[in-house]
Amino acid sequence: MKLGFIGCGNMANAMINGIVASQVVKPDEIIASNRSMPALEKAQAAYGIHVTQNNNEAAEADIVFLCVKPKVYPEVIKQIRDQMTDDQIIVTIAPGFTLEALENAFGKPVKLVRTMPNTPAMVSEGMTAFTTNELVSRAETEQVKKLLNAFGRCEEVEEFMMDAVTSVSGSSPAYVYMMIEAMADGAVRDGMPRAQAVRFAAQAVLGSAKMVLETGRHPGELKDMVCSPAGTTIEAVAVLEEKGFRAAVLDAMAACTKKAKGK
Ligand SMILES: NC(=O)C1=CN([C@@H]2O[C@H](COP(=O)(O)OP(=O)(O)OC[C@H]3O[C@@H](n4cnc5c(N)ncnc54)[C@H](OP(=O)(O)O)[C@@H]3O)[C@@H](O)[C@H]2O)C=CC1
Ligand SMILES: O=C(O)[C@@H]1CCC=N1
Repeated sequence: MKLGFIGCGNMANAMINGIVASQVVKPDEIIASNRSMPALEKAQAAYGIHVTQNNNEAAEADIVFLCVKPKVYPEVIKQIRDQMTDDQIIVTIAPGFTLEALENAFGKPVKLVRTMPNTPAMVSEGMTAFTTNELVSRAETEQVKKLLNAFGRCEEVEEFMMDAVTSVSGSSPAYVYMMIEAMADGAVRDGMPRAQAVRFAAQAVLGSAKMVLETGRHPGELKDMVCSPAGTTIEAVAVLEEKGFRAAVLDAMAACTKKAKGK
């Protein structure tokens, strides 16, 4: 099985890294194309994959990942659509491009897997949602799932959920990094050296996320476990409530989903 990546930036690197490390596909079977050469030289040195500046070469693969920015999608699709055959699978990772819009852009029946990954894929802790059009068989879906699982977890969702996914896992690493940065600022204010503060904040977030995933307990219940009566935590929780922490997160996510829909 040959894989092609068109656009060799952050997300393509994250995915290639996971796929190569988990040995789902050999580096020799992967080709990446990019507009400029430095990104390709770096990827070739890091993973031992084939590289090219010609997108049409990468588009010859059995499974072709479109890893360019959303505004470049129309140009790249136009460039490769004539050569695409109905036994290849095209995987998209950009927000807002519905299966219907993609089918129209290709102008002929093609197998499509619409996904929304996230950057923690770089450390094999990605969360990817995917949905397919009706031309993709169950066996092919399983094949793609294996690839998506190589850089974290993946789940199939109905297409209407893809904009919510953009907000809850595609973009959310940015909000979490803001939280970590703010927590580190707080510790620095209390006298902790910056690097140590970042380490403590990040490990607390990692551990908390692991608790949610591994215990299966409701986040509210886990929060209650930390709040001792008349203790320190409930003081912090009260301030977060007063400052509208939850409402701010909900509003931020609504803005993100709205933007994803409008792309
Ligand atoms: N970053 C994120 O957190 C997430 C991103 N996404 C989606 O992933 C996609 C890629 O994002 P990301 O990896 O962050 O972006 P990057 O900017 O890191 O990567 C895009 C790459 O595409 C290359 N490129 C630009 N134009 C062309 C072209 N015409 N032909 C071939 N290559 C081209 C760029 O090359 P050059 O350097 O030469 O310009 C660049 O290396 C986007 O659609 C984004 O919405 C999805 C989920 C999460
Ligand atoms: O900000 C963006 O548009 C992309 C999509 C999800 C994460 N980054």
